[in-house]
Amino acid sequence: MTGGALAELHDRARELLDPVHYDYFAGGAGEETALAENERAFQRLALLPRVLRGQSRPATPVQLPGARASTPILVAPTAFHRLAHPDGELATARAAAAAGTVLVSGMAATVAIGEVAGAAREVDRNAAVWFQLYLQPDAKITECLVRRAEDAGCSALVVTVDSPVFGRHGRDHRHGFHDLPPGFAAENMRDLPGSPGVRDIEMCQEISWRYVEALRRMTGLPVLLKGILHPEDAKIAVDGGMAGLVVSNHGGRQLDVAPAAIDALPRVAEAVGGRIPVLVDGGIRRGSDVAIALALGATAVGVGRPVLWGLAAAGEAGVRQVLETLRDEYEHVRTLCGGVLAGDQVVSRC
Ligand SMILES: Cc1cc2nc3c(=O)[nH]c(=O)nc-3n(C[C@H](O)[C@H](O)[C@H](O)COP(=O)(O)O)c2cc1C
Ligand SMILES: CCCCC(=O)C(=O)O
Repeated sequence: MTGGALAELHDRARELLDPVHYDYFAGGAGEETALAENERAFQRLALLPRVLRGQSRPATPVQLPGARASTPILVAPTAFHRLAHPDGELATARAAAAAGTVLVSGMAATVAIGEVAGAAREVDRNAAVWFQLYLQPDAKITECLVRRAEDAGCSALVVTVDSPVFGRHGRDHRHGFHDLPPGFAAENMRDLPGSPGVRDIEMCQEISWRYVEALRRMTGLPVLLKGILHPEDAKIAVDGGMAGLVVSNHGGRQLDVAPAAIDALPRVAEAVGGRIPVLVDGGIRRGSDVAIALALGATAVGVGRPVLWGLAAAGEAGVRQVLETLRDEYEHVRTLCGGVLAGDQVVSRC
């Protein structure tokens, strides 16, 4: 993480975390080009403020599938929060609910989705939690996970589609970090049909639009696709009835030669043409990044690693600090821009 008001939290997290776990959270695929580009791309962009508009518009809630968020800054799904803090996803859920935003809870969470959503609702009974899903080759397993998310009261499913195989993470490879340490498990994968104990999450190259269609028939929940970069895929998704998209290169953890997410956003937003919400994640580190993303057509953004740093540094309070800092900075930038954020305000610095 570079610069910004959250840098201290990152440094604190780095001091506290087991270096192997720090590298799992911080690292990316291949030469970590996409990882670095996600942040660098924001540095190449600037915003032209509009002036003399005489408006002091308070931030309005953001309407999303199955959720009304008080801020356009969501918690992106990341795995294994208990490696960052003993309270794990429970702390993240409480902080997201307190911030009035959506937690996208990972299928690879170290706390089961029912407990995660319950923790969010203890803070705010209307808190929205979405469930991130890797479609499994065995439809019975996918269906069971969907029912768990429905029973937990999740209001949308976010299907990650950028992972036909696991990304190759050099840092994990060098550390020999391939499994969770004893005492930790991907709790959503426990006691699934035909698998006593905890089943592995499978990435599968055969997953296709047919599987997405089958999922839509399986559930009444809105389905968003995460990991869209190509505008043609965005069009197929809209035509296929998806409720939203997340433009993302998985935080630089999958295809290393992928562009920065923010650079892919404008073409996807154009292809979608406002028909469904388009979210973006990757490299959001300051409020101005949020503002640029919204100006380029995003409805909202997701934040991955900064949330993990907040969690590792100070548990629930640390995650709250991350979300509140980003929100405060974003609202300040938006005000300085005259209360509007549109594509014609975004210019290149070089
Ligand atoms: C440690 C870690 C674990 C992640 N786990 C998942 C996951 O289980 N499912 C998923 O869809 N995305 C996962 N992601 C990707 C995030 O949802 C998101 O796309 C990315 O972190 C955004 O970039 P940022 O970290 O720069 O904010 C993970 C990212 C990190 C850093
Ligand atoms: C099965 C765990 C997947 C976690 C993930 O998506 C990541 O580390 O990027």
